[in-house]
Amino acid sequence: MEASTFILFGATGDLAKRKIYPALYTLFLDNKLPDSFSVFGLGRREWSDETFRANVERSIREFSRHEAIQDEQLNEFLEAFRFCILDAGRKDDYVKLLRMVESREEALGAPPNRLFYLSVGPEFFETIAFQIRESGLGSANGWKRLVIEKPFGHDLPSARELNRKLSEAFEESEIFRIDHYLGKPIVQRLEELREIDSSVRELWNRPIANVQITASETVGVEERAGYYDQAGAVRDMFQNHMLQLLMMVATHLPGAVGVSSERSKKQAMESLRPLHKQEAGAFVIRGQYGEGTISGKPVAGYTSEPGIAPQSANDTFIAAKLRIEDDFWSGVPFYIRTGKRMKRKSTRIVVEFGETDLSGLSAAAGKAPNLLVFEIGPNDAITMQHVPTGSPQTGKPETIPVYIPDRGSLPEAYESLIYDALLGDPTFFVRWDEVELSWQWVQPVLEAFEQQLIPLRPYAAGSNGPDASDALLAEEGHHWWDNEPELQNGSKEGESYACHVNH
Ligand SMILES: NC(=O)C1=CN([C@@H]2O[C@H](COP(=O)(O)OP(=O)(O)OC[C@H]3O[C@@H](n4cnc5c(N)ncnc54)[C@H](OP(=O)(O)O)[C@@H]3O)[C@@H](O)[C@H]2O)C=CC1
Ligand SMILES: O=C1O[C@H](COP(=O)(O)O)[C@@H](O)[C@H](O)[C@H]1O
Repeated sequence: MEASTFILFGATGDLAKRKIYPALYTLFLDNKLPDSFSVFGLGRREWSDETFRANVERSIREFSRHEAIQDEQLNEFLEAFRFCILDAGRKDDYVKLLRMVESREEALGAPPNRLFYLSVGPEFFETIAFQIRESGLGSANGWKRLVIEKPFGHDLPSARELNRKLSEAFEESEIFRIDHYLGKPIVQRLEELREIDSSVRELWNRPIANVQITASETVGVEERAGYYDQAGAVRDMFQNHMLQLLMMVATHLPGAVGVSSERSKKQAMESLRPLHKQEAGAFVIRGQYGEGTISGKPVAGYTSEPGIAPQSANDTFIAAKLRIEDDFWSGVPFYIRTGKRMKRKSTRIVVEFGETDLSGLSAAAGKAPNLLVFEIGPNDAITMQHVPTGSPQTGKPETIPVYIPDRGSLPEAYESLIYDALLGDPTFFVRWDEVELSWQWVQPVLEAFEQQLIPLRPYAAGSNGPDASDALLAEEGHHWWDNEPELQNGSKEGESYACHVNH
């Protein structure tokens, strides 16, 4: 890997502490950082290099997935870290930073390859990109990359404006938009589905009845009232993570559109049937949690959370029915739902297969349909649920492991994504056209929310969301598949007899 400098805006913040430093540490242990590598942490706090290193060390001891941290290795890792006090709006601070970076590159004899990571609030994105260009930080004779966190805009016009501003300082090929769901191991595995054994493939060689994408969380708004009460579930999860999952499954399920190209997710988005705000109420359910019980403990309703106004009409839950109008997916509803304070933490995609299977039996006649289940978190697995031919019509489905990874060895999303950004591999980052198409689909929904064309439905904390979300599926004779698969056949973690993909 080429020598490079990692320039981290927001180095004193929460994301850096919980995700970025632990990820860098794992990459260091795995020899996945360049031999010549420096990190410049930036923020307004008057930290010295020593204070910065002490904070990075604390973060690794607290958040790293490695249990035994060896002092010697950690100290070697920390040598790469330096701090530069910088206020995003102060031009002089960038000039000072440039001098520090150049002097370090010179000392190491390293080329000026610079990765700028914006782990700061979105209000700083434009200013920082502008100052990187103006100061000369971004015009050295090496590569430059911009890694940018969500949220990318607040709606379609603001996302377009942000993109226009960023593109004054960086080419599209230099911008790496993070969606951490694309770094999750099972999502990355979707790309390799076509290599799965034909014995399993044949179980899904039949009509697809529907696709369900769920990201349910047990946590509430936590300490993020200021951000979340403006964003809601629609901006926080739906516009980005959920639509990215839709694009991934629509693109990578064997037989589906675009399997030949790893960068064709936008085809799926382009083929999404657009919604008009007047009809949005028939396709979108919006909810807000009230008080309830989670894991046996009483929890407050959303409007009683710290920092949330008692009259807030913000959404903490959204469910939607979408259709992709192309040759493969036509007629197959995609159901998406995400919410806070739900019954359990689970991110999963379920592909439900249609009425007639290869044996000619019909799900409608009482036989459980085959399901292809992607457990994206907290447990990672791909399984096929299937009632074997010859079992009684009401027989219990067996669960066939398609891919059951050794969970202890799975990389964290940020490890994979930071590694890819250092390599310059854009595969699992979000392209501008995908962002724009996602906002385009969501924009009428935002307007329908604002104009109260879609009712805000209460749901009890600890439930599966408003009843209307079940009704959305029931209209077409479907229901949410909520249970995790029980593995049979004595299969264990790390085993997958139906998948010949190298781990
Ligand atoms: N935390 C998380 O789990 C996630 C966060 N994100 C995104 O990541 C980004 C960072 O989030 P998070 O770490 O939680 O935020 P924090 O509020 O914890 O940190 C914000 C950082 O920005 C810096 N900062 C604030 N104002 C300025 C300024 N004027 N000039 C320079 N630096 C400034 C702060 O440093 P200082 O105070 O020293 O100036 C601090 O390091 C946001 O865009 C967020 O949406 C995305 C997904 C998850
Ligand atoms: O981006 C976000 O994601 C988290 C959920 O992420 P997960 O990896 O735990 O599934 C969510 O809690 C947060 O509100 C949102 O900003």
